[in-house]
Amino acid sequence: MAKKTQTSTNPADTKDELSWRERFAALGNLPAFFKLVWEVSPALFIGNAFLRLIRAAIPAATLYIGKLLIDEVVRLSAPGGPDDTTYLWTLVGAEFGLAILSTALGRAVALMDGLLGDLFANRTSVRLMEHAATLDLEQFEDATFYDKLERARRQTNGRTALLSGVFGQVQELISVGFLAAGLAVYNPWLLLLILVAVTPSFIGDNYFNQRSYSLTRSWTPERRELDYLRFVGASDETAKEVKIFGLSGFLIDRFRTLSDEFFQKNKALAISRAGWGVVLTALGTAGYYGAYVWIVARAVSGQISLGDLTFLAGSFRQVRGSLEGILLQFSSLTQEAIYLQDLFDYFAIEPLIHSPKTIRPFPKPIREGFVFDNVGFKYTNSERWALRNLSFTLQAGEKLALVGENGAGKTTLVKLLARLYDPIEGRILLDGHDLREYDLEELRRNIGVIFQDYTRFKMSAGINIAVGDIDQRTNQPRIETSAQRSLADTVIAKLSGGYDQQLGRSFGKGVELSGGEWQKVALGRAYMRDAQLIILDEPTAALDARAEYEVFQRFGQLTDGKSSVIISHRFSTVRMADRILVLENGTLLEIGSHYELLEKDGRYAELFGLQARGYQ
Ligand SMILES: Nc1ncnc2c1ncn2[C@@H]1O[C@H](COP(=O)(O)OP(=O)(O)OP(=O)(O)O)[C@@H](O)[C@H]1O
Repeated sequence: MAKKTQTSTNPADTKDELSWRERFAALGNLPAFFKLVWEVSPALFIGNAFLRLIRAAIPAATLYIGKLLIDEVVRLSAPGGPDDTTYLWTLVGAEFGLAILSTALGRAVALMDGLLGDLFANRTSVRLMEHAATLDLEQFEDATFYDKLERARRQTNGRTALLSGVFGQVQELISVGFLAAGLAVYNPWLLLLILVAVTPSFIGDNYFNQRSYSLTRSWTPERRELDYLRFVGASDETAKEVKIFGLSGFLIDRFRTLSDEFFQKNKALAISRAGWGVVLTALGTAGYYGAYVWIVARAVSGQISLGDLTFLAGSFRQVRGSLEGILLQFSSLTQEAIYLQDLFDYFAIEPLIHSPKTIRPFPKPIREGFVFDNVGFKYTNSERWALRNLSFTLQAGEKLALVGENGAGKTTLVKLLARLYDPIEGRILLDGHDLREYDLEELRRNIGVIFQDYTRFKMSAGINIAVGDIDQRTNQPRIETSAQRSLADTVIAKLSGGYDQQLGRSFGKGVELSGGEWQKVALGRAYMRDAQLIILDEPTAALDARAEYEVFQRFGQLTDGKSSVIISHRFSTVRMADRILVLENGTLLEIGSHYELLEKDGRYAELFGLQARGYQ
């Protein structure tokens, strides 16, 4: 099996400090982002852009009308000036109209941003789930994958801010363009002065944004741990043990320590940011007042009108504010764009286990069975071989039991059969052909596995059985027959809501089942699908003696003609199998029928003897 290739194109994965070049490069993610947003709703996208464009012209227009208004007031109020005030009131009306328009456009834009943001969050969550469904189990077991997933998840909700941020940025730029054009008409040097005035705070903000990005990013694993601690500290799944073992103090302490540490680091950064902010903004303000003095002096000397004075002072103030905003936004924008990389990185993760391009028809029925040919496997995060040099045949129609001490590799073997992983060494053949030649979904459809750590879905009892073949979830007779076979029918008969009864206490009127009751329900899943190979991984560990006996009586009859693999530590169960495979440290120690292995007097006989003595 090839090594996992969770390569990251995100520069921040390898270092915490990013250069300007990398920040600009991150802006390259924006087109792909806008494409995603466009796909969510072209109408909202266009509407939003259009309204923002109109809104961008309003500040300059308002200031200019203000200038005309003041000049007109001066003209009318001059001794011997004209009496006709029509033009004056027209200007007042125009300014009022612009004010109303600006507010209305602001609301409309905010509404569109909100709608677009919500839609985007929903669609992206769906895509995240769809993509997760394609990935390998191994990828889910990797902590760096989880960090990536976590960051990608955060992207789905936080992106509304990015959306309005970028749109707002463009709007502001156009606004500034109008205002700057006005200023340039009077004196182009004013523009230069503005740039000088805003530069210090831009550099400062950029620096601190960078630091805060690095901090947030380097704390992703801890933030995940905080979420986990919050969950463990307050969830129905853990409440029992948290209480019995008195864990809440321990959990809260751990949470407090971690969150305090993060708070302290964040606080130090925030304080230094605020302090520098005051100094750098003061520099900018000094620049502003320098220009103000110049404008006022020109007005006093009569070189510009009173209207010009207000227009210039207003434009200057606005351009400075807007530019500051744009530059500030720019650095957070590059930061957001870098975060976006996480989303794209996540979507770029490819599963390694998939169907081949040309698919071999799945044998129906299986004739020769499964052959393990010198199979070896180790988990990515482990140095140890979980299985090594494993060769045996699971014949068609055979009932095979897997026996071995904890960690011997039994579950791993089953996972390889279902192609949750692929072998690193050797191969597994089905009717003479590598498992990798068959369609993955079809293979899994033909194999029914109930794992020891099966999932207790917080859904109805019926669905908890139907997950064995979810397409059949409305096939009530099938669900009920499966329930009868796994003895779940007696459990469900006691539930007031029957098959519709919500299980687990997370939602509504959910009821909790006992461990054995849950196991009977989960076992029902194995009978839902018409699988050719049924695998039960310690299926009866929680069942009482009578239930276990009955389950295996039925299992024997119902899997007649089918292949089955049973993993169990109970030899009363194991001995019913046609053959027993004894694993030790990932290698095959013995294989044979119960009597053959007893006769051999090896490890199986020893373990069997140990358990039998316990009952004497
Ligand atoms: N996801 C995993 N990542 C890394 N190592 C794993 C993983 N799952 C199992 N292992 C390791 O692989 C070895 C075999 O595990 P496996 O679950 O197959 O044992 P088992 O025989 O089914 O044990 P048990 O009887 O306790 O269920 C063990 O050493 C275990 O620690």
